[in-house]
Amino acid sequence: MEETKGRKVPTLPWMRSPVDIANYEECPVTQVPLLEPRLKDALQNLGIDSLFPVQLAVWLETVGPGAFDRDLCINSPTGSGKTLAYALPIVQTLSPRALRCLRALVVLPTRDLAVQVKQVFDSIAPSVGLRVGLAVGQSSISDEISELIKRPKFELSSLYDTDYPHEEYQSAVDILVATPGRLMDHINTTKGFSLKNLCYLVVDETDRLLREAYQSWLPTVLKLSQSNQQGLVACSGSLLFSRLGSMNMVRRCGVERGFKGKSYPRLVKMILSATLTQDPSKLSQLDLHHPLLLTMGVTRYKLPDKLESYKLVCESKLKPLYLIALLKDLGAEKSVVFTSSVESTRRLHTLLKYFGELPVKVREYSGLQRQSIRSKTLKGFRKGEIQVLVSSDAMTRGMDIEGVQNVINYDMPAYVKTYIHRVGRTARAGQGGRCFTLLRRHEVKRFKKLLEKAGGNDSDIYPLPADSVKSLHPSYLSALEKLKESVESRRSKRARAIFKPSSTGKRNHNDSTARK
Ligand SMILES: Nc1ncnc2c1ncn2[C@@H]1O[C@H](COP(=O)(O)OP(=O)(O)OP(=O)(O)O)[C@@H](O)[C@H]1O
Repeated sequence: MEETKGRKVPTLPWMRSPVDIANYEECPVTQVPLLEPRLKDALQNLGIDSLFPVQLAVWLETVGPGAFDRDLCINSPTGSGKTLAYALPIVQTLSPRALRCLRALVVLPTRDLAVQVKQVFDSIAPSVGLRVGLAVGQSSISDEISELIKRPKFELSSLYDTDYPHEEYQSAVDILVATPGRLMDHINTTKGFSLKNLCYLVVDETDRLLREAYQSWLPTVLKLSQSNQQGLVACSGSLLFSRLGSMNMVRRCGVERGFKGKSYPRLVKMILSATLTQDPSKLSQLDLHHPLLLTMGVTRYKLPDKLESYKLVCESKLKPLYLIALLKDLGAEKSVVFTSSVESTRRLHTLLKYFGELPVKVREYSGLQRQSIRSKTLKGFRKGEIQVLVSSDAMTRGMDIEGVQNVINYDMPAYVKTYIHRVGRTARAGQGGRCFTLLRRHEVKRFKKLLEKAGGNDSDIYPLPADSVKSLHPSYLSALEKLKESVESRRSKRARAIFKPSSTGKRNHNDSTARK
């Protein structure tokens, strides 16, 4: 990153001349150029009357002549509608299919996010006869396989004959939404699972996915999809071209930039985030083709327009009291409270549980819990049966929960990106929302700088009702006492479990290691 007159300029030249999403306005669905009538109806049935600016900007780069000639890198605020921005053109482009095969892959970092994105595809893809699959490990691998792969007719013989041709297996889906771990499981072990016909790869929450290698999922996907594309070029005019349909035929006649020495058609990539990385070494892993950046405004990051930001400044030991006073003040509004770690999430949740005077249902949501518990909590929160979630950063990325009015940073986030993703759980889709950050005095200056980096203004002090903190003291002390007892009882239970002899009369394994 170079610095000119205080403004940071991206190192990569193509990032310096982006398409500015701020120049686009919402566009009524009825006026979206070249939109398939069946998709128009599907959108209207969902209550979507207009496309958001990012959706229109992406649409115009992905339909018509010259469409999808370049890989797209989309940096647009939280809640601005990025999911539909990629789902809509992919579904439309794949709609004129002759044969079912896996042609689009969407990768997301967590299971809950993948489930959410699958729902968006499911709301439009069936209207044009496309099927969407999910590979996240939500069900057993065999259940997942039966959803993703159509077995050959003579299944019995295929089971015993190791030479049975893989081509006999067919994909049961056109689009797959996956997390990297389960995707690799299918690549490595599922008979008939193939990326050889892949046309579109979406890497959502790109910066998070590129940070973690997950068994080299990205190079593997690129290799498996590209190796075949050489073959497809060799037999051009055949399978793929007929499958892609009229729109891609138009594209073939369009501007075919930079294809010298490269296979064509190629795997088209779309990468997205509200905090898209500008790091050349990270982006180089994606092997982007003539990339085009779409970004909102001139600053690197942008907070949602209708987000109001407040701070509450207090001593460290008074933070729980300030939080409780704030939650009482917010009443039954849906809120997410973020802490700095899974351990403090658990502690804070237990303390709130013992406090007992809150008029709302509070639940923990963190990486320490089993997935089934997390999913149940999320369901309850979506339905409004739970009003407050105490969460670790497992919730920060992408989760779209209707009606979240407040985000509370119980601990100030260490990084600007964390702040952006946390506060982005509210003020989504053009709605309003509030963010509160609890600060210790020495954090005030740092927080101001963090807000500047995030593209926001300094925040006002939130005025809690007079005496609201003081009046909580007695109940707080009793809750603290209960918390202490609960921690001690958990500790002694753990100790008993370690020293308990097993049914064979021997001490258990933990015991022997503990004594070493
Ligand atoms: N055109 C539209 N009209 C009305 N609502 C929409 C439209 N497009 C998307 N939405 C709604 O906006 C919300 C945010 O969309 P989405 O989750 O795609 O945002 P995002 O940009 O991916 O956010 P994040 O960066 O936090 O992942 C969703 O609830 C979605 O249903």
